[in-house]
Amino acid sequence: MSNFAIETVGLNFNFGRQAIVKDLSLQVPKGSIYGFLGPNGAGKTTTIKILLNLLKSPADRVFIFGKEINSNRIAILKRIGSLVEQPAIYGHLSGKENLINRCLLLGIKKSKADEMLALVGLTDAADKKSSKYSLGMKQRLGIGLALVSDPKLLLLDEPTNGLDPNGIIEIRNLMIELTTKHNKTILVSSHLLAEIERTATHVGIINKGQLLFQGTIQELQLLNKPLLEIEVNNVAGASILIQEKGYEIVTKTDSKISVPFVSKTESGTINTFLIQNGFTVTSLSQQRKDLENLFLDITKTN
Ligand SMILES: Nc1ncnc2c1ncn2[C@@H]1O[C@H](COP(=O)(O)OP(=O)(O)OP(=O)(O)O)[C@@H](O)[C@H]1O
Repeated sequence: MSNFAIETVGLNFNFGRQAIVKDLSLQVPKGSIYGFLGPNGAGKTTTIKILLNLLKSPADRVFIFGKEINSNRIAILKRIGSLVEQPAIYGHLSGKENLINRCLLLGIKKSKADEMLALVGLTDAADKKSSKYSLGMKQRLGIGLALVSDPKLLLLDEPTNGLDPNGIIEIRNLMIELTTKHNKTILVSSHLLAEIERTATHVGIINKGQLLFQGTIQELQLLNKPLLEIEVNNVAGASILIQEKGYEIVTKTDSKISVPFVSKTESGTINTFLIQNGFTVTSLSQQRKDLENLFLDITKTN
């Protein structure tokens, strides 16, 4: 039995002559929230479409719950729910009617609609026309529709795109609930590192169709250590003192010095010795790297 909900082995995919996915070996553990992270155009949607067999990959390259996709298409697709691009919702129907419609199509009892409404937090809006739903509610209805057939694996392509902060939090909490309480595995794509860091248990980082990093969120955090950014009047002098005190300087600009962030107490110590030595510190803040800087680090490490 495979421990992976998804495994791809050296997957390649071209659109015409353009190589979009290059030697991609994903390993998505069962029960994980796998954050599939990469900038726009990296190949995330293309990969998700291959996983859904909407785009054809060479045989023997994609395994879902241990089974090769091309030779077990129907059985495998029954185990996958997905939200790619816009959810397929009938705006003139209520959320509940949309769900009942899906139940009828799949030959599932209608009471499942109420269960799904409760699961995605739409019970109170069950009878409202779905065209009147907010974007976040539409996304949650889309996820509810994807879950009607009780799939064990959910593929979500940038589900928080365009949502307001509340909508983002609701999707985040829903993903956590689905994996912790309902035994689902979720692959969720995003171009935002901070978003993935909040929910994912595992991460795959893709750029130009290539996997740059794959591991647990803890392994990613080891790579993506926070920095303490110090804004100070005399960067040259302060840098010498900071180094004499045994700190590594990661980056330096005309007005700011960055050192690895250790703790608030440690930040206070640095602040105190700079002031005691006559420097003016105008700000001290903890910073995280963005995706671009993380790419640079990963490339250097490799
Ligand atoms: N049907 C298509 N025909 C030709 N090229 C395509 C097609 N669909 C996507 N591409 C190209 O494939 C590359 C990867 O696109 P893809 O949509 O998979 O990226 P992505 O990581 O999901 O980015 P985004 O977040 O912008 O959707 C892009 O260069 C895109 O222009």
